Amino acid sequence: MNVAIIGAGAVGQLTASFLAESGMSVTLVARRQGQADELNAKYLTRVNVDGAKTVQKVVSTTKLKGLPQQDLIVIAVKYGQLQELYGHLSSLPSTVSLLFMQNGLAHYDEALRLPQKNIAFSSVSFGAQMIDQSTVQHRGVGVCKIAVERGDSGAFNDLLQIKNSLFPVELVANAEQMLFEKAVFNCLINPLTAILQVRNGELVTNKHAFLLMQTIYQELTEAFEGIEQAMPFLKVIELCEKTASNTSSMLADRIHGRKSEIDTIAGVILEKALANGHDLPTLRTLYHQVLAIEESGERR
Ligand SMILES: NC(=O)C1=CN([C@@H]2O[C@H](COP(=O)(O)OP(=O)(O)OC[C@H]3O[C@@H](n4cnc5c(N)ncnc54)[C@H](OP(=O)(O)O)[C@@H]3O)[C@@H](O)[C@H]2O)C=CC1
Ligand SMILES: CC(C)(CO)C(=O)C(=O)O
Repeated sequence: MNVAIIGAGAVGQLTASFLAESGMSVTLVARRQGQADELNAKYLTRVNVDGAKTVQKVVSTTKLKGLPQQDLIVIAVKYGQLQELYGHLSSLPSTVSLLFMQNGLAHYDEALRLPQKNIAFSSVSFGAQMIDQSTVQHRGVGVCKIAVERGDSGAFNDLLQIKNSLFPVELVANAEQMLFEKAVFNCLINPLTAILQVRNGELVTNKHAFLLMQTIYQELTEAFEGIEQAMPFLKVIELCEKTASNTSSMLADRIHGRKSEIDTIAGVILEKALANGHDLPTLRTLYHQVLAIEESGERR
């Protein structure tokens, strides 16, 4: 299977590495020529959770034009970077299958406006962090859930059949529910880690951070039915512990002075809660704090 992954960041590189390891022919689309050159020269190094290194051969390019020959295109850019890609994706043949790997919910309706026959969404609970332009560190094993929202799930079979305990893949039925549940986890972890500038594990070991996380969880359970059953608080603790050494994607954005995904994660959850008559004051405070940090342009 020929797969192109757009976005040679943390998630794009980690996914590319496991797909290449499973025998797929992987093209990694980077934005910068310097990064593509480095990936072509050195290939892609993955540092596993136990510290072992593996180097996978991938081809890298900055050109989106060659992509029609691909069977599958995985989109692994941040939510805010999707807008400039939609035009290009819509010009690809309708037979190319698309898999979106973003956290949050705002991309769900947007992606389904594309003309492709097979469109799937993924929600991942692994941790991934870039070490340099061609090296990614796996910072916590977690499931890569895939929900095929339109078309034939057979188009994603090669992915679904990957057998690697470091990269478990699972087919789930309802994409919107899957993205909602992941956004709830991200509301509990990402803003706090970004504001406090701590790794995920510290949300459990720091008693004040833990209290804040518990308070947000309480607010969420009051606003949405079924959270305690689908996402017991123990699972939140487990995700923090499994990805303990990870710099959450929102903290990584703060460190690099990039715009965060707060709107597609907390913004959408706050809107949904309000529609149910709940204001979520603690989460709302964190939401505005993340936006205030961004507006201050602390790294500019
Ligand atoms: N990191 C993590 O642990 C996890 C992340 N996620 C989610 O995965 C998604 C991706 O996050 P993550 O990998 O961390 O983000 P990164 O910022 O590490 O990676 C995004 C990459 O996309 C590249 N890019 C942006 N626009 C384009 C374009 N038009 N063409 C080619 N490349 C492009 C960026 O290039 P450049 O650097 O040049 O801007 C960057 O390398 C997010 O939605 C995040 O929330 C989910 C679970 C875990
Ligand atoms: C799984 C987790 C919490 C890993 O850090 C993540 O989704 C993120 O960082 O955005």
